[in-house]
Amino acid sequence: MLKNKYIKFLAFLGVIITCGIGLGKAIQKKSYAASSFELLKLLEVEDELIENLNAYVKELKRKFNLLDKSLLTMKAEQNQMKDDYETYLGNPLNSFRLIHRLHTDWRKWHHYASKANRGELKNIEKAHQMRKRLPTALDLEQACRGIDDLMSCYDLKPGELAAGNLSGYSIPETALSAQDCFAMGEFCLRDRKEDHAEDWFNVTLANFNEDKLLYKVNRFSRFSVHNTWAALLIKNQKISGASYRYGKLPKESENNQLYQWINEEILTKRNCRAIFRQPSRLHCRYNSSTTPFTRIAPLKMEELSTDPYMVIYHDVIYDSEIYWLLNTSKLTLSLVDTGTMSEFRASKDSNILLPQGKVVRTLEERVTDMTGLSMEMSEEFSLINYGLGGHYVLHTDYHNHFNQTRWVRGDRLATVLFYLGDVDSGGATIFPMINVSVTPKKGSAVFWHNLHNSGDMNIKTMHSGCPVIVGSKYVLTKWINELPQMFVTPCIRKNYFPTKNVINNDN
Ligand SMILES: O=C(O)CCC(=O)C(=O)O
Ligand SMILES: [Fe+2]
Repeated sequence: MLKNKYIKFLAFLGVIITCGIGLGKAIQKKSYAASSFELLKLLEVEDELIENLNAYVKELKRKFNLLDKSLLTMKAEQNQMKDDYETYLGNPLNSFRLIHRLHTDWRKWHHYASKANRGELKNIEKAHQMRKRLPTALDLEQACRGIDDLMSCYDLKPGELAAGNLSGYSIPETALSAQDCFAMGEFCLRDRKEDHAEDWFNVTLANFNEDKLLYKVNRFSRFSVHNTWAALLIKNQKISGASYRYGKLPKESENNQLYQWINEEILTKRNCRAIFRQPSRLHCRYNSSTTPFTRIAPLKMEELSTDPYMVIYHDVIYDSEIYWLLNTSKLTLSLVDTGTMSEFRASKDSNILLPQGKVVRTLEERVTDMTGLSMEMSEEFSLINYGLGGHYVLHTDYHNHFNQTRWVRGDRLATVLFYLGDVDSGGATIFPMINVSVTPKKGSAVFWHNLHNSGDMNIKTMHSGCPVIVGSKYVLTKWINELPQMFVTPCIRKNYFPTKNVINNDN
C-alpha cells in the first residue's frame, strides 16, 4: 500500500524533474532523474540491494551463533578449571588440552572471526557489482536541480519539503531526512545559491536525528553541517557567523585546522589585491660590502623590511643566464613531464637538478655576493613555473626546531627568490604579516632571513605566491641552510647548549 503511494510519488517527482530540466537544462541520456520509467528501475535495484543485505546479515548471524555457542563451551571449561585449578592442572590431559587449545584453537578462532567467509564474500561482491546500477553524482545533481526548480516555481520553502509538504499535497512518509536536506544545501552551494544553502542547512540541523549507529555507517553528523556552513561564511567573509559555527565543532578537531587554513586563505586574498606603501626609512643603495667582488661590481639593493631582514636586488641575473635556465633541454622536458598540480602549489615545478655547470656555479657565487652566506650544503636551486591561476599558498620556508634535518644542515636560514620574467598581471610574492608585496620583475631577486638572529623561526616571514592573472611566472629559489654559516654569521642560539654556563649572545 505504502509502496504504491511511493511509486506514485516517484512518478510525480519524475514528471516534475523532467519538466524542470526541460526548462533549459540538457537532458542526460538514461538519467534516472529524467523519467519516471527510469526511476521505476531504481525500485528494482533497491529491492535487490535489500535482499542482498538481508542474505549478508544472515551469514553474519550464522557466524555470530557459532562464535556464541563456542564461547559458552569455553566459559564452561574455564569455570571448571577455576573451581579447583590444582586438581584440574594435576591431570596431564587437562594441561595438554589447555596448551593445545591456546596454541592452536585461538589462532583458528581469530582467523575465523576476522576473515569474511565464502557466503559473506559472495554478498559483498554482489553489492559491489550493483554499484554500476546505482545513481551517479550526476543523477543526484539533476534530482537536486529538479527539487530546486520546483521550489522556485511554486515558491516552496525547505521546511515544507523537509516535512513532506508539496504545495498542500502533504505526505508525511515522504519527509526528507537531515541528510537529504544537507545534500540539497550542498547542491545550492555548488550552484552558488548561497542563501538557499543556508536555509537548507538550518532545516538539516532542525531535523537532525542523533543516531549514533547511523553516524558509524555514513559518517554524517551535526559537525559536517556546521563545518560546511562555516566554510561558506568564511568564503563570503562573514567572519563572526563562521566563528559561531566553528564554535560548535569539537575543540582540537581537524575542522578547526581547516578554519585556520581558510583564515589564511582570506589573509592571502586580501593581500594579493592590496598595494602597500613602503615605509620611508628604508632606502635604495648600492651594496658593495658583502664580498670583495661586490666592491668592483656593486649590486643595486632596495631595503624592504628590517624584521625580517628583507631586500630586493635589481638586475642581478643576466638575460643570458635566464635564457639558459629556461631553455636547457633537460629542464624544458621536466617542465612538461614532471608538472604537478596540487592544491598547495598549482605549478609545474621542477626540483630536478639543474645540469651542473658554469651557470649554476656562477649563480651560487652571485647568491653569496648578495647574501654574504656560504652555499655549502645549501639546497639545489628549485625552478617553478606557474601557469593559469598558478599560486603558492601561504607558508614559511623554514621547517621547524624539531625537524630531524635541522640537525644535519640546520634549518633554512634564508631564501633568495629570483624572478626570471615579468608577469603581466598578478603573481606577486606577498608577506601579509609585514605588508610587503613584491611584484615579479625580470632580473630582480628578493632575499630575506627566515630565522631570527637567535635561530628561532620568524613567523613574520610567512609568504605566498599570489595567483597569476595574466601571463606566466618563472621563479628560481635558493634555500640557504643554517649550519654552514656558523663562521660567517656567528651567533649563539638561545638554549642551544643544554649546560648552564652558556655565553648567551642572543640579540
Ligand atoms: O613564487 C613565489 O612568489 C613564492 C615561491 C616560494 O615561496 C618558494 O619557492 O618558497
Ligand atoms: Fe617560500
